[in-house]
Amino acid sequence: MKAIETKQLTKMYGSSPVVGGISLVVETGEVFGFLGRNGAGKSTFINMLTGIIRPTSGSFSLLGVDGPNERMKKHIGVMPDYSTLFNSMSAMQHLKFLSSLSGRPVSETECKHVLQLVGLEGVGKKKVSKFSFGMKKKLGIAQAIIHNPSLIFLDEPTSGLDAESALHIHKLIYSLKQQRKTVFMTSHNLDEVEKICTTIAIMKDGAIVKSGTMDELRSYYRSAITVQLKHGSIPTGEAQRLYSWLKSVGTELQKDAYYTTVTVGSEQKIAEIIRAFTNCHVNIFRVEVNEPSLEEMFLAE
Ligand SMILES: Nc1ncnc2c1ncn2[C@@H]1O[C@H](COP(=O)(O)OP(=O)(O)OP(=O)(O)O)[C@@H](O)[C@H]1O
Repeated sequence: MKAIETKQLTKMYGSSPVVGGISLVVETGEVFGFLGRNGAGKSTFINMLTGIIRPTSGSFSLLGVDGPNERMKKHIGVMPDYSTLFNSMSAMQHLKFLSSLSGRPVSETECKHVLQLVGLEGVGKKKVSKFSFGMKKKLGIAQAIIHNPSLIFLDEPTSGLDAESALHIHKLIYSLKQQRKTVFMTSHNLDEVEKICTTIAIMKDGAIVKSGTMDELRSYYRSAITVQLKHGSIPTGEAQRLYSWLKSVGTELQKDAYYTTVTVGSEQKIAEIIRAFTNCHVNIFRVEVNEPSLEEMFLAE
């Protein structure tokens, strides 16, 4: 089943589209990373799906049900803006209250379990007003999962968290995936996205400019593999022939006596390059291959 499907989903503020006709499918069980620079339109897109704002045009469905639909609330978890947490309540009271609003009230034991899952064990009785920023963030994640929803929206779940807490949340997201839940998350931390997301979309100026599984994106951008060889001296008679061949198979050739770097369009070329050096009786001491990281793919857009 499709967890999310949007068709030409659009939000206009005045005469300008902040989200300009996005059609997107997120399959069940994915950890979907929704990326984009500040102001790209990510929150606006999520806010339409979670019913916070109304689309100007277009349509969407969540878990196969056309939205917006109040009855879907109990199947969907949304991480709130931390400023909307109830400061006068304890973390436990907050979760119990919110779960009853979602239509799936939970017991104290379940609350304790979820607090432990997000790394807030032992502070259930503490008032939210006494929480640090990071603790509030974790409570927001707890709020999103407390009623055991099938589809969970997490807006920058780890920004502002220390490294250990962020790792804790990564493990939690991984376990949600193991339970076949769908996580739709935004993040500006591309290392994190590369590590935990199965599929990503890059949004720019209200439109999706690239989307696919991490493997699909890697192969799309694999047109820029950089190969660096550390090698012995090249016999004088061979150098010119070797370099002109390298120019014909790759780009951005850089050479000095013992290092040669070239950018190629496919993995097959790496073996061809090594063979060419060997055929010219050049010893190879090291081969370094660099594929573009998600950060480089992101910056290319
Ligand atoms: N209520 C509003 N009225 C007018 N313009 C708005 C409104 N809400 C958002 N915008 C504009 O829409 C654009 C997209 O904003 P949005 O918050 O969706 O971006 P974002 O990708 O989530 O950014 P960030 O990464 O900074 O959170 C921005 O230019 C913003 O100023």
